[in-house]
Amino acid sequence: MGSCKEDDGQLKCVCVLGPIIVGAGPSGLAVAACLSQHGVPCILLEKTDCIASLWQYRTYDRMMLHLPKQFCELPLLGFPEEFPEYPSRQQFISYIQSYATKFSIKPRFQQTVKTAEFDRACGLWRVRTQDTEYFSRWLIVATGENAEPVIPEISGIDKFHGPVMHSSVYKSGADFQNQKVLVVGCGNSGMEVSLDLVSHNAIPHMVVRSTVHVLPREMLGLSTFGVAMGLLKWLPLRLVDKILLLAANVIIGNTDRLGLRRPKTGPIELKNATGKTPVLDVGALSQIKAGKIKVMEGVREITRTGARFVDGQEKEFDAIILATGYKSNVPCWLKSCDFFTEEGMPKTPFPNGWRGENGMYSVGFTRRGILGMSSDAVNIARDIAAQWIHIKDLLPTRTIPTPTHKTSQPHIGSISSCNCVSSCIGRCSRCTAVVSRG
Ligand SMILES: Cc1cc2nc3c(=O)[nH]c(=O)nc-3n(C[C@H](O)[C@H](O)[C@H](O)COP(=O)(O)OP(=O)(O)OC[C@H]3O[C@@H](n4cnc5c(N)ncnc54)[C@H](O)[C@@H]3O)c2cc1C
Ligand SMILES: NC(=O)C1=CN([C@@H]2O[C@H](COP(=O)(O)OP(=O)(O)OC[C@H]3O[C@@H](n4cnc5c(N)ncnc54)[C@H](OP(=O)(O)O)[C@@H]3O)[C@@H](O)[C@H]2O)C=CC1
Ligand SMILES: O=C(O)C(=O)Cc1c[nH]c2ccccc12
Repeated sequence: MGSCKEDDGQLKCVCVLGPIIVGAGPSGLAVAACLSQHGVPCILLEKTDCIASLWQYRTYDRMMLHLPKQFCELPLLGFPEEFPEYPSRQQFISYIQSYATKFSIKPRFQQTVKTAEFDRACGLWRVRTQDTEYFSRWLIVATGENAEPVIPEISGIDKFHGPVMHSSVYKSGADFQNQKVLVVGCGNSGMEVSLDLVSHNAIPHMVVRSTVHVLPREMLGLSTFGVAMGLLKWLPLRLVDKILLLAANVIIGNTDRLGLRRPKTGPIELKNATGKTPVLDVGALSQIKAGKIKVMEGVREITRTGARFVDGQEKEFDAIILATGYKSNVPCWLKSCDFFTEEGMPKTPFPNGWRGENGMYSVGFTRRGILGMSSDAVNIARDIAAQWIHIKDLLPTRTIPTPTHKTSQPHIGSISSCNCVSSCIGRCSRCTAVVSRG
């Protein structure tokens, strides 16, 4: 196997015939499935030890999809018919597992992409993990909008006497029975964690520092999301938002008086423009009305035993849960690439943010949930398949099905001076391997 001399040791070099997908969440799996339909091989690099790690490790026990199942399907495979309208977290995970099995997707686990960079000299993406450098013409970024928790700096928080955790590690209110818990943030996570806490006899105080749109999950028996999608086919966005807010006011009343002031911009317009998801209420609102979830204004500072709020109140707490959202991690590992903003989101707005330059693609950064990622996945696979047709005929046939080196996946070969299975030509600038052009 060819090797690259590295400061910190030897890196294996692997040349990949098809694209490299970074991240084996729903987005990465969706692209891999769509590519397989076109006969394009690929590899998926995943930093954890499982697929859909967000769903397996970073969601709470009782979570359910908050959009109806028809809006949460990946391309080419629907949910089983017996699944309820709003599948549980566990059902979603089992669906994702069947999806990977059906399309024979076998990611390379425990491969954390540390850097990815386009090497102009050989026209390839060089994707480096902790122990291997992969080369490919195509790089598909599928690490998601929710790759890392947002942990805000709140004055005094390091002095707090009890546990402080992000909502992504919260599992169940069973751990907090009869405790006073400060929940910072009032997005879907803050609301649902607070609701879960109430159902386990904890006493949540939820911090609402600015504004929030709360919508009923359903309107007259129809999902609010479905109603919005339906109306958007015929009406302009702002009018749809007005209709949603009118209906929400009738169904759940004026939320201002509960301390939940609405933003000036409508819920769908705000989601599209900033990514801020409206809360789809699954029961928290009635617990707020009943006084079981207490709404607090912004935190001024955390003390050893509790919190001081901007309105002057001071309260004691046993634990703090930061439901403060997530961010992309793309800027940490994708180098010299103009396609993403400093926040790690594509600069090009939806629906055109899936294709970058030099064979780079992004999937799952549309701020439109699973529906948005599915549309990206279909587009990316079609685009790469159109290029693949020209390349595959130029490859020596022996290079496609049989690897020349010991490797777990047949379409991967190693770069070496004698056994090259790449689709480009050049000399690897790190080692001396020759790479042939297709
Ligand atoms: C709590 C929660 C609930 C949601 N519920 C819904 C819903 O009901 N409906 C809906 O449409 N959308 C929902 N979303 C939004 C979104 O659709 C999901 O987050 C979805 O999982 C996104 O899939 P993804 O593959 O883009 O990202 P992720 O699921 O985050 O997957 C990305 C993968 O990349 C891996 N990775 C990250 N960095 C690296 C690296 N450097 N190297 C290698 N691997 C890496 C991660 O380990 C992860 O496995 C929800 C989001 C959250 C946070
Ligand atoms: N059942 C489901 O399907 C669920 C889906 N989700 C999804 O996961 C994604 C992430 O949601 P979520 O985790 O709620 O994150 P969000 O980004 O939606 O919300 C973060 C919240 O934290 C607040 N916040 C951030 N920093 C601070 C701070 N320093 N002090 C006080 N408040 C702060 C924000 O306030 P501000 O607005 O003022 O910045 C906001 O209220 C969303 O797309 C959501 O829909 C989440 C949970 C369940
Ligand atoms: O659940 C999420 O986090 C989503 O991103 C799904 C979603 C996409 N567009 C929306 C508009 C309103 C509420 C949820 C979503």
